[in-house]
Amino acid sequence: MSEGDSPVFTSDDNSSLLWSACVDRLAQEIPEQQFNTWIRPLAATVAEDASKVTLQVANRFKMDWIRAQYAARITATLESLMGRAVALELALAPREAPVRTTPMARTVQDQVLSELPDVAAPAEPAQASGPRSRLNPALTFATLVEGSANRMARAAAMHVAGSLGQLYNPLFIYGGVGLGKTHLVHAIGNQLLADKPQAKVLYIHAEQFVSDVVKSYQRKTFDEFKQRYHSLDLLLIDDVQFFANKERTQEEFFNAFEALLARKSHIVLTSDTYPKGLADIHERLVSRFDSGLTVAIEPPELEMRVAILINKAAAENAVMPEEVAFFVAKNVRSNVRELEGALRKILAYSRFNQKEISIQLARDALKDLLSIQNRQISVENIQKTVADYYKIKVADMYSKKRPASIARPRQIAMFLAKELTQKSLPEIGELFGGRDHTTVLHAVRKIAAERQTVSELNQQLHVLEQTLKG
Ligand SMILES: Nc1ncnc2c1ncn2[C@@H]1O[C@H](COP(=O)(O)OP(=O)(O)OP(=O)(O)O)[C@@H](O)[C@H]1O
Repeated sequence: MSEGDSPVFTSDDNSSLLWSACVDRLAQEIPEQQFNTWIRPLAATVAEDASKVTLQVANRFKMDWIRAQYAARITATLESLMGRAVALELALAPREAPVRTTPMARTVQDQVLSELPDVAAPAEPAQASGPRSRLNPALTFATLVEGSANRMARAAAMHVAGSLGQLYNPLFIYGGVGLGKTHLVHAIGNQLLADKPQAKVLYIHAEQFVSDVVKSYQRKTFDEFKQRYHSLDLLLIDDVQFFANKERTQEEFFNAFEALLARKSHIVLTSDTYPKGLADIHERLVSRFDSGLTVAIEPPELEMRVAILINKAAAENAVMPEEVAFFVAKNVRSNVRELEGALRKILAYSRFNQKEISIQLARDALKDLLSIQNRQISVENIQKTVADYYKIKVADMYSKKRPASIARPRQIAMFLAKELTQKSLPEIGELFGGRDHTTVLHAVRKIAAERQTVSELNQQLHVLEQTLKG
């Protein structure tokens, strides 16, 4: 436990909250990609007195990796939350049972392809993993709240589900983390299978595709691999930025891509950035990605965040009064996953304390989160973050250099300084190498106007804002 930390939980607290608080804290400390890959999928069982936390891990490879890379940090976080020792145990998760709840789930279960074990997992007979749905039946168009942030992406997705292999092929959906990309691609698959139960659909995360390529390479089973991927009607592939620097994977994906388009199958891809913004991916693949329709999902606007909170609370059989939803939505702005996290905390807090949901209760439940939000953002921090992002020197923020590669990030930093700090235009000008306040005003107006029309800029600003707000 680090010095100065005071325990956040007592053993009387609802022990399941402990893991969710631990995950929230790790999300702030561990780089996003690593967090999403290794920490987010973990399921935890917490002993009643919170003296032990058992994490369920999908396979032995992941278990070894988590033990080596993250176990110490997870333990330290748990102990700092509890203010006393917490034992951490890693256990292999039981294989998931087939989903057999609704007719819809059965259809999906029967149609989608099976998941293969991870590349570094101990060799198991292929059939040992058994058929397993790769589509989550809960992620449908019906449960996806519509707003101006996702209207175009949603309309394109519905079109694809309704007329496969025709327009918008491939459909490339990009946006920041937790904005609903995965939800949307599952919705396409679920809709297609509801309409055409015979369709061959596969949802796969790009990392799993990488594993599949490596495994077929090791086992020399490329024919099976091709058979599996090249015969689909719809391939939904999530987070293709994970293909960066994976030469062999990119080649195999390119082959699959060509084969699928040739047979008029549909491909839907998601990524955290637009195709040309992808790093370390071959140009020929990038140009394929961009050859259909590319649509962005933006961060949800206030009214959409309110609607999401009210809908999700209702799905949990809870009533969230509108004024509370507005309070939460005003304070949790970055993405839907964070909104869900906030809602979970409020619901748990309300159930645990047996109190109705009110603004005061939300304030108490979100104490940690709100204090982080109120953290001061400095102009220096903005300059450093923007310089890192655009790979220029921090010194160029104050320099007189004018090439566009430097002047533009500088203008972006000025815009963010105005947006995220209380500083006046002259004060900002001073902090940018003694520039006149009219220069700052020009930059602020220019970036604000462009943001409305250039979605790539908007996307970059969103990433920067998220990074700065923590
Ligand atoms: N418009 C929406 N309506 C309802 N729920 C939503 C909406 N957008 C996102 N969500 C929910 O928010 C959570 C995060 O969404 P999702 O996993 O699809 O994000 P993502 O963009 O794929 O994120 P990442 O890039 O981190 O994978 C999910 O539980 C999803 O169901």
